[in-house]
Amino acid sequence: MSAPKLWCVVPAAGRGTRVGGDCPKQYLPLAGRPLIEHTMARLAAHPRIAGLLVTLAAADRYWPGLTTFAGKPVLTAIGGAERSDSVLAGLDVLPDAVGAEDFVLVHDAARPCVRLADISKLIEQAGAADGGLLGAPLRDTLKRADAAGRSESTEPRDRRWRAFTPQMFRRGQLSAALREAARRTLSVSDEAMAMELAGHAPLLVEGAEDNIKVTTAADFALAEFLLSRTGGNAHG
Ligand SMILES: Nc1ccn([C@@H]2O[C@H](COP(=O)(O)OP(=O)(O)OP(=O)(O)O)[C@@H](O)[C@H]2O)c(=O)n1
Ligand SMILES: C[C@](O)(CO)[C@H](O)COP(=O)(O)O
Repeated sequence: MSAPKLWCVVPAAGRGTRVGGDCPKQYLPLAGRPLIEHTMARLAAHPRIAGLLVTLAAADRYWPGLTTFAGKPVLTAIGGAERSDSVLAGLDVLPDAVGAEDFVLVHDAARPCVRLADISKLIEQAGAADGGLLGAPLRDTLKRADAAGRSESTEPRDRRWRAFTPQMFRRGQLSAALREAARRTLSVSDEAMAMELAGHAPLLVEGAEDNIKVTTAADFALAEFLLSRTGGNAHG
């Protein structure tokens, strides 16, 4: 029996304010095509991903009637004010075939360089551990800045990780955790934080540090280099 496939929620309803300009960053050109299409192409290329649920801002008319991408089914939902709202909106409209106990992936539209091998590693390891996320241990010294931009202290680095995406959890548990965080008006910056608040212990799965989140204008050049380096072969 073939391994179960997973749907991936792709939060893409942000405004990209840290990049600047009028066009949300996910639609800005990167290596000749909109950033989001690189991300979706990576996800669609993974054999364990069944389909993509893309959450878009109500104002975005980027893909009217989008139903497939690179051979994979695509559904869309309208995102919310915060990333967590957008993720929850996507979870709510996944196909009924995705049961509460089924794992789902969540991957930022703004992370176009994710490696397929890392997605496979996450699915294998986090699937055996009741959920988890890609990340990497902090490898630089961490400073706390004062209001004047001076280093006032050095933070402990041991057991500190940077969180990436995809993150992978069971649909029902993740929806419940996100709803509870919203009910408590707790701002959660990733799915794992909501799960931690709900008492779960997401597995940290080390992934490549080139899985960058395009956040500022300078990140586009780095992302373009990384995409060219792998020559579009995301399997490395
Ligand atoms: N209300 C929101 C906010 C963010 N996102 C998505 O979550 C991912 C990571 O968020 P971030 O990098 O912060 O994107 P923006 O919120 O657009 O960036 P900024 O904070 O600079 O406005 C992005 O793919 C973004 O489109 C979303 O779906 N809904
Ligand atoms: C989910 C995330 O990419 C993990 O690092 C990050 O928390 C998104 O944060 P942002 O402020 O919404 O970019």
